Amino acid sequence: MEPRRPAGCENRPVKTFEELFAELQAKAAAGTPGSGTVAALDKGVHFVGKKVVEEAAESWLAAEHEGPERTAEEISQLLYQVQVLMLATGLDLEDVYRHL
Ligand SMILES: N=c1c2ncn([C@@H]3O[C@H](COP(=O)(O)OP(=O)(O)OP(=O)(O)O)[C@@H](O)[C@H]3O)c2ncn1[C@@H]1O[C@H](COP(=O)(O)O)[C@@H](O)[C@H]1O
Repeated sequence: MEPRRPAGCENRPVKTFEELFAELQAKAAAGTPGSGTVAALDKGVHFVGKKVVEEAAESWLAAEHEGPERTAEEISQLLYQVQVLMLATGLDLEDVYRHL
């Protein structure tokens, strides 16, 4: 099934979880200049872990107070930070999926 495009993103291709992870893996491997992901990975697990907690808290607050669209936006940032944490720890998608 094609992912539904969120309001305001109708003209932009939707990126799936797997596509985002492949993009981040490639940027990490290449050390792509200007990549926020590469910069975050250079700062290490402690820095990335705090970003995960920050985005989790922002997702919770958005869910309670800011409505579904803002919640979706914060959750997208949480999923991104979780993927960066996976890369910082040397995990790939299969390592996580086998626990689901
Ligand atoms: N989905 C995301 C994504 N979500 C959040 N972020 C970054 O995560 C950080 C935290 O977001 P916040 O809104 O909390 O930012 P902030 O608190 O205002 O600013 P900071 O001081 O925390 O940087 C920001 O620097 C965002 O840019 C993301 N950065 C990248 N992506 C995706 O990752 C891909 C690769 O990105 P690069 O590695 O930067 O090329 C991009 O194409 C995007 O699809």
